[in-house]
Amino acid sequence: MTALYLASSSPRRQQLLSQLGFDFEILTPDIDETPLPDEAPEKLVERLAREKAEAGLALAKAPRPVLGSDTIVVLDGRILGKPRDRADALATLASLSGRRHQVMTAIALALPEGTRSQVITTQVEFCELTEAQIAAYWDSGEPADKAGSYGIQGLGGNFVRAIHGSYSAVVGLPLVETRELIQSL
Ligand SMILES: Cc1cn([C@H]2C[C@H](O)[C@@H](COP(=O)(O)OP(=O)(O)OP(=O)(O)O)O2)c(=O)[nH]c1=O
Repeated sequence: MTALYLASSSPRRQQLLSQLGFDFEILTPDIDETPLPDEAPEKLVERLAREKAEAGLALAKAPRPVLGSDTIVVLDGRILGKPRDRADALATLASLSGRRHQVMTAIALALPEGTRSQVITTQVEFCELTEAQIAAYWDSGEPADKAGSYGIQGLGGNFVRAIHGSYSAVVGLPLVETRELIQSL
């Protein structure tokens, strides 16, 4: 029997939720991910995870909880989402070079009686990157659909000197906190 729904079109989130061993079905609600004026990063990422879960609940056929999630990269308090284009990705990666940033992933579980949510923040430190490395990385195709223009689970992992926090949260779904949230029902 399906235990829950996952409101996500991200193959990484689907793979991570499978890793937890839950039986789930996919819903793909479409929400507007534009930040509100002066919205703080923690507020944005949590609001979007909740909106994904609640939009999923409206689509769900069976009365099961719906999990939604959102990931952003934050550098000096500035939100770095998915790149708009090549120039945006190159600028983002140059700004991450040799620096420490935060990856914030929010998870939300929506039920008809209400939504529970949590934000998980992980510190990630990049090594220094050359322009040639950055350009070659863009050409790999990997940065295009990823917050902060990199994927730690792929070639982007070659740039990560250190990480403090949840690796799975950086990839898109924190395993421990997601399991705890689902089991708290
Ligand atoms: C930083 C980082 C992000 N990412 C990904 C995770 C997310 O899929 C993506 C951020 O975009 P999101 O908007 O969080 O998610 P999404 O659009 O991919 O999927 P959904 O349907 O659930 O809204 O960036 C990685 O895969 N690896 C990384 O190291």
